Amino acid sequence: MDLTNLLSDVKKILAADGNYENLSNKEIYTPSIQVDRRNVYFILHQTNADGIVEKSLVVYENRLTSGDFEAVDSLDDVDSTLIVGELNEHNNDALAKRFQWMRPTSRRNYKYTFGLGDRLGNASNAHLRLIKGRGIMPVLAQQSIRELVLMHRTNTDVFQSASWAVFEEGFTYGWGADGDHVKTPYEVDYAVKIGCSMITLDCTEEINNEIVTLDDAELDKRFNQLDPDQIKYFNDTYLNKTFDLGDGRSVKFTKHDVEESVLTFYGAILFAAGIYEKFVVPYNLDFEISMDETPYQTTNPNHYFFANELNRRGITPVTMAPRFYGEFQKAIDYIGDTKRFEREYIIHEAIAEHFGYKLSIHSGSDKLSVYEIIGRVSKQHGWHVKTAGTNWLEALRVVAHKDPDFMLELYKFSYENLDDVKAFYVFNAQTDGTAPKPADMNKDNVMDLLDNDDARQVLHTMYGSIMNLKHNYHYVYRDKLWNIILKNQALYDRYLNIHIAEHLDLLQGVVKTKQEAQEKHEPKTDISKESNQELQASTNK
Ligand SMILES: O=C(O)[C@@H](O)[C@H](O)[C@H](O)C(=O)CO
Repeated sequence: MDLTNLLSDVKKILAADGNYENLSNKEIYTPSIQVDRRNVYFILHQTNADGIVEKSLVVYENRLTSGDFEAVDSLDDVDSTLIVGELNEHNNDALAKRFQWMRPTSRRNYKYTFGLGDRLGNASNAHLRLIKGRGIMPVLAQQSIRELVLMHRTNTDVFQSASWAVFEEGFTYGWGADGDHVKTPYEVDYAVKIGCSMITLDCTEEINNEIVTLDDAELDKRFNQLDPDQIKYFNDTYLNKTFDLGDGRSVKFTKHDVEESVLTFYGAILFAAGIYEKFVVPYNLDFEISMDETPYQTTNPNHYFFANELNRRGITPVTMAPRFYGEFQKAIDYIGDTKRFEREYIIHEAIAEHFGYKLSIHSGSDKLSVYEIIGRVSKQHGWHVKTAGTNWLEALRVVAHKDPDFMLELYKFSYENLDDVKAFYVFNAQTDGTAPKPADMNKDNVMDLLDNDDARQVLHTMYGSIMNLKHNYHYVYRDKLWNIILKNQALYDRYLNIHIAEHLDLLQGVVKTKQEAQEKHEPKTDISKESNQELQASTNK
């Protein structure tokens, strides 16, 4: 790399006074340019012979401090040094000392926040270009322990890819890093120590899911085996009580509600209180509590009971994720009666407002049929919606366009090895037997795999098996898949944009129905044939 020319570019940036449109060196990624007094920082994009963009960090900084950075090459100039370095953890830490917004922050002061799990680690730039200016705080680093285990990734990988994207896009608005679906003190500690600003404490293992299956006689018998003072407290506090939530909304506790709520959730409440004391307070964490992955829905009394018992202990989470009525399954739209969903969601929202936190919508990808309800009902108080790894399916959409035979092979492998994930996920395609048969798929209908619900679920959950299958110590699919994605990053970015724009337009009330969102954003032509320039021009900035 010619550092003399690069030094000349730096001087032009210093003279440009923030207007970088006319820089002659088009390899400078202008959204990344930061100027601080006489110091200049930016990322260089260089496209190699394979059409893959290679990125370098460029720093021009006073020689007294430029030693913070790790250089691949450097050039001394008067009192400063020009450095070219890798986008690595060392240089990320050095930059973050200069730009605090490269480190995650709490969602507390943001009304609308959006979780954007990125399973491959190269989706955040597109997400940020879409979100910039929409008044939404993105939780860019959001990978569950399950995803880390299945994908063989670390929270550090996830955190670093998010932080570099924040710098590269010049996204100074604030972003989050979620230790997602952590279930033990070990997993919480892991998330905290790599710098996560929030944790999603998954209480599934602490919730007693057997209770909801008991008849009233057995439920009553179990409840009356509690300590006398516990029985007295719970009955005096909740039995036949109606709690006013304002605006004509309320929650009433029957005997069944009291006994079911206590026996199902009280252990989880004590567990959450323990994590709060040991980690949330000392590390000033943004606290989310989730119960969305239990097999049974969280009723309004269950939710109120959980929140009230936390409140009694002085605990107010930033968000809470009940398991709502209906099905929020991976990679497909909401399943259930949306009118009943709305009736119960209104009370869940009232409970959240009453206790001072926001609702969190888990497995929030693709639920286009209920986003208008969520956006409308939670508009005044705010929402947190968590997409769930569907960026992975948009990557496979690129694969299906660019190498149909490879996509057919990935689907056949996933279909035939679906048992790999039965310990990790519960979804219809495991049992309903209607997923397309690999033998019925071909180059002409391969794109259907990305639109058929069952095929989507098969592909969505088999990400780890696909990416880590080895034969004779070689990855069978990983390298080939990565090569396709990196060569077609602009197409991947475009599909990510389309996918998330549909979510946000419905949540923000820009459109009212799923059909309107799809009509507005779904391409009318096959965009996979467009040039990178055309794709970048149409990608929402
Ligand atoms: O597959 C996963 O584990 C994640 O997509 C997870 O479901 C997601 O991060 C989430 O919690 C939002 O629903």
